[in-house]
Amino acid sequence: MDKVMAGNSIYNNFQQAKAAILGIEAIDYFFAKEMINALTESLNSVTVANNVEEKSLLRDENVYHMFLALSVSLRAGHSCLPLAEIGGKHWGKGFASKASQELTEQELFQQEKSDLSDMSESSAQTLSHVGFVFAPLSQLQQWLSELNLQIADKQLVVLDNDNLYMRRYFQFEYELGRAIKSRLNTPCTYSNDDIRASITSIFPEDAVQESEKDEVDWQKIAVANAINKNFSVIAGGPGTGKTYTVTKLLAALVSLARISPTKQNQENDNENDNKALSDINIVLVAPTGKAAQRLSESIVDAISGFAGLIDANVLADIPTQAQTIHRLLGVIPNSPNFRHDENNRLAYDIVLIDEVSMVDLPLMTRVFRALKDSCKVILLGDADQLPSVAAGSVLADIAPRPHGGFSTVNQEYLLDVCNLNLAQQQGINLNSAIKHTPNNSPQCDYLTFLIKSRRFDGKGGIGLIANAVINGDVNRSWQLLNDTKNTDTESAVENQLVLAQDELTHWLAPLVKQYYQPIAQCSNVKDAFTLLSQFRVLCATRQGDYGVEQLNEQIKGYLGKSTPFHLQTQQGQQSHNMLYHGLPIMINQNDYRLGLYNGDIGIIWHVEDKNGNKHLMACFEESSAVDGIRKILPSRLPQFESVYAMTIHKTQGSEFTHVAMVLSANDNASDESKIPSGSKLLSRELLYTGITRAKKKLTIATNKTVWKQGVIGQVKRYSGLSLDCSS
Ligand SMILES: Nc1ncnc2c1ncn2[C@@H]1O[C@H](COP(=O)(O)OP(=O)(O)OP(=O)(O)O)[C@@H](O)[C@H]1O
Repeated sequence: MDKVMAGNSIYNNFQQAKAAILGIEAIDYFFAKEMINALTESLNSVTVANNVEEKSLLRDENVYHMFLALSVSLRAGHSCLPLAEIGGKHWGKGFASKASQELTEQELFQQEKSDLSDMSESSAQTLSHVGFVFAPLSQLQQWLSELNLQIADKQLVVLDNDNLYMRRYFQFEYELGRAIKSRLNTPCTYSNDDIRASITSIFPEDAVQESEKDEVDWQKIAVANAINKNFSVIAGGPGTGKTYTVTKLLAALVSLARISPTKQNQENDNENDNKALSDINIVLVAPTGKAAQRLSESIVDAISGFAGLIDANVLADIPTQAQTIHRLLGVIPNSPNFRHDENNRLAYDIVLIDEVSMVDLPLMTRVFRALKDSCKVILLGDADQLPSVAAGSVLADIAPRPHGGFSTVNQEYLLDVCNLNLAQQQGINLNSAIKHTPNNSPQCDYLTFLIKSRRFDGKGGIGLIANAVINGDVNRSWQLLNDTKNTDTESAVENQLVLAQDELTHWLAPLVKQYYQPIAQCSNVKDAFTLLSQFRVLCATRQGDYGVEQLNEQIKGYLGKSTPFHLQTQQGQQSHNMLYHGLPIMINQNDYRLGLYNGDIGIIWHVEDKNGNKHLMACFEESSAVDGIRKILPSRLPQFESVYAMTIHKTQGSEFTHVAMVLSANDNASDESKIPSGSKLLSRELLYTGITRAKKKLTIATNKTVWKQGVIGQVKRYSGLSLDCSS
């Protein structure tokens, strides 16, 4: 049996394994090897049918490759590996082309599942990865069930519902699911009458526009749906009013918190007034500093818009400053743990988390760990956007599209408190209104989708193309892009959407002149930040002709700031000798000591010292700093780079007045090859995320081949997290 140590007998070393299986990294090889070594005793003790040695070898090879695939899938962002995805399949085969060497883990995992027929089409290329053919699903299930996965009192991997997990990720999912479900089982303390009164006052009938009188007001439903639950999700695309709605929700919760204690306290203390009794503790958070800043601004806007409609004392109790999740939890440098956890819980009564699509599974679990059981959690986000960089797809898992419908009890409650009984008699049924297509999605009482964009009127190009892309409609989206070419010059200026197919210099250089050139001429750095937020070039990749590094250099060339070749550093990393007044930078590495985080944006600016001497400083917007600007010596900065262009991944949580998304240049099929990693990097979620970063204007540089590949591609994350309310 000793010679059937799969890690040793199948591949003698990592290089051998790497040559056989496409896309594995050393970490996968060593994980699988360690697992097999740890399981040796269990493998030896299981008698394979007829005790035939070849069968035992086959089993061990399969078990070994399952661990290899599990590690690869985790790196690709999946929280587990469904056995159905590998059972009977040829995994890890492929070509040793340059492109495949550059693929990300996620693409590799997709590629593993691609059709074998691809091979014959590309027979001209060398097939160097033979891959591994897994035994059928039922055989894999049997082998795993026979193995004792518990080693030295520790369950290293877990098999649950035919999903194979690393123990930690199983625990994250299990713990998060349990924390959410226990909140959903907490009964509501407010009466329907009080809730109805509160909703009626913040959604006055006479404020409804004539054109909207026949529509279901999903914002009102969202508020009602979240008030009576300790966990709720309000999901929707850009500008559908998530922040507007949640501000009304917070106002309703503040006013209800005033009513309830007043009733109790009135018996004991008639002197109490409402104002003194509303000590409800609310906190607003978002995954990044930029997203937190945007949330703060949107809440301030919403609150000022509600003056006159909602009691000023109630509005005054809604916080306006959001912070990052990391700050809320209290970062411990060089540790994945936080100061606030199950042993040191936060005192908040309500936590609002925005941009939840960016929050990964471990972080979301840690947030729930740090909250008291009674804390109400409200999640906001757009489930169609790219999932989090690290493992998990929390928002997409708990906000499946299309909506699976409300339970009868919840529907009755909503119709009651929203005063929709009359509507119901007239045949309005919320479930039929949300279920646009028959589906198998689980029932979701805690979830409300906002569907009507308040930013895009449905006629403008950005909203339309975002919809077409996320629905995978290649023809419609390409048509929308092409229509922009036929508009006359005057309307083209007004047009939200522009297809750029000329050489970059023709259309990008004027945009650089319009938006980036004036930055350095601003009289102060605050104005420079305002200007910088007007425009951004977005790329799908870092490397390649249309990658961030290349475009940043190209834009510097347009600005007359070309980097001398000898100063160019690897991976776009900025050399301090290349800094100049007005250069926008992005931090690439967390520095907890300085309080600077990956993705923070700054501007290099001449700052005058006491003696009137000017020094280049890195300036960052920070509301608590003097004049709202924090200044740091560039030599103290962690890794950073220029940010005229940035990846779509990094723009999540940010918006710009005008976005230029560069996927390829002219309408030339050979251009496709210039996108590093071929088409696999593109997905409809990536395009949708890029498109929806634009508030007013969107320029897309692409050709039909590249565009089609993007719209067809889809990000799929495996996970076992599901909150079916009907079960
Ligand atoms: N019911 C409404 N009536 C009038 N204006 C509204 C309504 N709902 C939202 N708005 C306005 O639409 C704009 C977008 O709303 P909001 O910022 O809340 O959307 P969002 O979904 O949070 O957007 P984002 O994509 O920025 O996350 C805001 O100016 C807001 O005031």
